[in-house]
Amino acid sequence: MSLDRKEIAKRAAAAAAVALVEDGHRLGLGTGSTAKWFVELLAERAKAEGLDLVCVPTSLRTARQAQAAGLKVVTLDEAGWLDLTIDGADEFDPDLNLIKGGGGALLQEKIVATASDRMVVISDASKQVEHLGVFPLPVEIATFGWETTKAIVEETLEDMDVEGKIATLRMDKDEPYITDNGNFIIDCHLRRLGDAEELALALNMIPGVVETGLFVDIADSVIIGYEDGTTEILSLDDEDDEDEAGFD
Ligand SMILES: O=C[C@H](O)[C@H](O)[C@H](O)COP(=O)(O)O
Repeated sequence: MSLDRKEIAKRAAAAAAVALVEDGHRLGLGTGSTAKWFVELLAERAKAEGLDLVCVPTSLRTARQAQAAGLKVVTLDEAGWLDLTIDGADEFDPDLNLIKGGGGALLQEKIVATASDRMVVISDASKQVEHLGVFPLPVEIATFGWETTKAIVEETLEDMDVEGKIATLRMDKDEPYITDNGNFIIDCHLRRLGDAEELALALNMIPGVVETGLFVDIADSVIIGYEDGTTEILSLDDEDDEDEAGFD
């Protein structure tokens, strides 16, 4: 198999995350192209070592992949509480705050990550930023009255210390994109979003807003994969830890 450089980086991060999994773990499985590598490599290891794992997917896509790969899939309510969630991100900052939802799975991702003892993000280096906000912030909203909700989101952004205030309805070809939860997504084009917690709280106060893609104080670590197959772990409580282990 010949991979392009970004896929090598994503795969390296995913492989390092698979090494964190222990027999008996209850795991949250993220969504997206990086999380897809994690599910694939996790299934290989679980099969090879006969690991007893219970997995809670964060989207229909991930559920289908995990089931097809032979992993035991249950709902979050069946699992109750999780040991570890591994997921990708669209951006992460030095405080390990995240923007997520580029793939539309932010609501289930946030619920699952919050119901976990530990959330580890896997990412290539391009997602690392000094200030969140270059990636458009996804906000999941109810379909009922969505134009009104979008207008209130824009008004709220006007009142906040952010740059750029345009919200656009996410489309899937000619139709609005519908999430796994039956909602719409608006993408807020901000450039710089100021205080992440303050913005998340303000947006969550709007009645039609279901959830935002801002993950504040949720991630414990980020594993960055590089294009040479090495990885680096960033944690808030540890010194940075360089890992030279590549993969074949
Ligand atoms: O809704 C999608 C998720 O938040 C993804 O984790 C995020 O978009 C990153 O995806 P990818 O690994 O494909 O860049």
